[in-house]
Amino acid sequence: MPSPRRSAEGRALGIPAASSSSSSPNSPAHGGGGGGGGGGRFEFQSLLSSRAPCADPTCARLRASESPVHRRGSVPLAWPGPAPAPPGLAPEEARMNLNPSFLGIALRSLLAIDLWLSKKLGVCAGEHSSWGSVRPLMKLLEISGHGIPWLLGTLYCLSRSDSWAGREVLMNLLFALLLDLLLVALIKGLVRRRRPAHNQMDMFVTLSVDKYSFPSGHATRAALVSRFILNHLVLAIPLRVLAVLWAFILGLSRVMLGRHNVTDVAFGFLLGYMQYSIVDYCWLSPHNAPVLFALWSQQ
Ligand SMILES: CC(C)=CCC/C(C)=C/CC/C(C)=C/CC/C(C)=C/COP(=O)(O)O
Repeated sequence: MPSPRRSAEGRALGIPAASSSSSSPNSPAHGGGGGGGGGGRFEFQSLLSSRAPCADPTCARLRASESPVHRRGSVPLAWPGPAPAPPGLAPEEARMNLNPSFLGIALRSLLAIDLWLSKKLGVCAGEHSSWGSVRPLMKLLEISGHGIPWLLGTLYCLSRSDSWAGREVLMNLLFALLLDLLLVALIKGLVRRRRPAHNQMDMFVTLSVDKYSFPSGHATRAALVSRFILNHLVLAIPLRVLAVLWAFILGLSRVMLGRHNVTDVAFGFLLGYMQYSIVDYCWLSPHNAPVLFALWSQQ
């Protein structure tokens, strides 16, 4: 099977195609040899032939396999090996041409480790899993990081707050929680990574995008909220440690419950941490958002 990535790179670099007259219809250059033995040569040939009309069904099938739709996620794990630099291509260009494949292999290796580790850590994924008895506790932890309690709790505190300083902090927490929901939904909808196969979809109130797992919404919220709390609440050291521990254990529990892979949670922590920086940068106050505060004080 030809590597579509190589095709795209070849196109981007303007790599000349091999002459179609120099290869027989069954040679790898025509794809007739099958497998990955043709390496890069097939790619250059297929690019050239894509401009000519395609009469026979085999050729049409091969061309369909190069379409962007078919191409998605079909890059092979193992690169067939370095092909000689095409004529007219400087060695640096040829190296550029190869490097992304190493990156691809590195990413795929990371993904394989991620899947393996996530499966290993998913010890509470079901009642009959090795740590199945801890599952109810993990689900309690899940609710502690759910969007609804945090949103309702913030709205309630906002309605009860009688100081401007308190209202300002709570208003920004509300903004942070809504921003988090929006960004996580956006990324989940774009990336569309399925939850691990061993997950049971028995979560408390979810949005439609929550069938996807990247990034973990609980992990983003945990990082965002704990950073927010550490920066805006005056707390004794043990409570500060507890806030960080809660975030960490909540993230770990997502993998243990089988809801997420490790990378979903790791990226979630990073995103939540960065979201706090956005909130801090856009900090709402009676000076820069007087209408918002005036509206609230009329309630
Ligand atoms: C109350 C206000 C001001 C607005 C409501 C906004 C809104 C649409 C809230 C929905 C909250 C909700 C259902 C969040 C889903 C949380 C969840 C299950 C995330 C999935 O987490 P993950 O870690 O499994 O990715």
